[in-house]
Amino acid sequence: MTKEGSTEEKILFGKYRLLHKLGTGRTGTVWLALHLGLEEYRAIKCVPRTCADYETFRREALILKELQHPGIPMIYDLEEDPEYFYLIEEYLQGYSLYTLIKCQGTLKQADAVRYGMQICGLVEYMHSACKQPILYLDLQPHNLIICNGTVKLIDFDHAASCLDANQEEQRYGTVGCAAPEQYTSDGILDQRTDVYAIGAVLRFMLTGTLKQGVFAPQIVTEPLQSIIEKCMEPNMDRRYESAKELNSVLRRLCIRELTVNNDHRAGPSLIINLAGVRPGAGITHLSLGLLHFLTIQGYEVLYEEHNRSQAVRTLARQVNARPDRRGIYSVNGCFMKPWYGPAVRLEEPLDFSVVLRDYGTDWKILLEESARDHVLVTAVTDSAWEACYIQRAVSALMDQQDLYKGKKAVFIFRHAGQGYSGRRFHIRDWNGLLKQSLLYRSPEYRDPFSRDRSTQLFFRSLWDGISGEAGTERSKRGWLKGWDTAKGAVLRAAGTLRPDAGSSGSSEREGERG
Ligand SMILES: Nc1ncnc2c1ncn2[C@@H]1O[C@H](COP(=O)(O)OP(=O)(O)OP(=O)(O)O)[C@@H](O)[C@H]1O
Repeated sequence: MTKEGSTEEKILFGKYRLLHKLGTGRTGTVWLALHLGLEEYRAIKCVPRTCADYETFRREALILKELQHPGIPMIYDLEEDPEYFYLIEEYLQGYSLYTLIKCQGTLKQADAVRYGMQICGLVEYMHSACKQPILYLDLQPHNLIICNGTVKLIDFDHAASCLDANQEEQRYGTVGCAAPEQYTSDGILDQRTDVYAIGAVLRFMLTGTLKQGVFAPQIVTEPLQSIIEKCMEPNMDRRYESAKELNSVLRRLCIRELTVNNDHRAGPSLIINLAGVRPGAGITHLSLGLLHFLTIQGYEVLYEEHNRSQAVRTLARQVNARPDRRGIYSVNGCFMKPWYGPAVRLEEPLDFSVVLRDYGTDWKILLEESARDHVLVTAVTDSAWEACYIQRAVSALMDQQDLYKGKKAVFIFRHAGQGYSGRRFHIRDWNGLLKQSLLYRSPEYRDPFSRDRSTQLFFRSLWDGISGEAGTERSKRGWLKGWDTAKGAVLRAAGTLRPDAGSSGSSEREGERG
């Protein structure tokens, strides 16, 4: 093993080049290593033989072997030499939740709840993946890694099946996160022990400390405060029964917070109406991408086909999916309702918080039906010669000023910055529209169900804009990035140099407000 601070190159087992130290824990040091043959990164945990016996060390590897989840690192191998044991696992590129909060400050309630739901999902998986629930028992901010906005879990050296955990003589945990029953040798440990720690992590995201104390009401609303207090009840019978139950409670809170309508009708909190400026502009592809993104973020979201493309049935056929009694298909874990036509009467699904309505290119119907709803998204074509389609879409919106007023409109451009140069056309009152719109540039993605980084970043930024979090630093950066490229292209295309189309100066100012 490389000695502390040594810069000497070290190759382990003839195939892993140690690059740098990722971190040091109570038992060992974790290195970033390059697998020389595969040219892939690995995280290698090196535990001195003096700190653990082989069986204890192997237990972490065996638990990781059982757990196969995108939020949990894959285990590749176990090795040993005279001084150390080595655990070779998937490298998770990101920052620990601890570092994130210490460097960037505490999170807004909506972000903390979203991460909280992801953490519940991970813990819920551990509790249900094997015959016996696997208890994690050391959930704390250092053990949660944020990779592109997704939470991942590391360090399974205290994880154990419920049976084994209760038989252990010694108990571990992190002060501030460990439940009271972990401090005694005879207290019963079960799923609720991890629920306690989720409460502590939620508190940490909002306050930046693991110390218990009174929440400032301007930071945390009363319902979330009660949820955290219930997680951290000293008497485990008063806590949530499981991470699953806690997850649903957080989801319900999230829906309530998302509600932008003040009329309390049953049904979704947010309806997003989508239309493309021409057939083939990619609105269905975009809608399915947004559906998938929101689904993996833990939202209860439904895609409704309000056009005759038959896209849902085509997708469903590919995976042999069958509709439920409400006519809804589940494809890749995403819920979709195909177009049934006006004659078919099906039970209204009321359990979705977000509904994405894909109107194809039917602007007339969209504007008629969407009078009460708030977000209009349009996919915009990418070639300069098709600019007339954009004009038509914009005119349709501007003609419906009354309906459109107060709603959020989002325009998404594909390839913006490449296709428009040199062409000019006139869009009536383009600047008026811009005042109420968000503009995004979409990356190219072939598969709407892909999890690749740029696609996920794009949908995160889009969702932040739609759900009203466009003021946060992170989404502002994402939005401006898209805007910078789209802005020039759109304004060039809209012929902003013409006096009757508004000055580029005023449009620039709109852009800067982002
Ligand atoms: N798979 C991984 N990918 C990226 N970084 C990792 C990975 N595993 C561990 N790390 C980094 O190494 C640090 C120490 O790892 P880990 O917590 O597993 O060690 P430990 O000795 O078991 O710690 P503990 O004292 O919490 O038991 C982590 O805080 C993290 O920064």
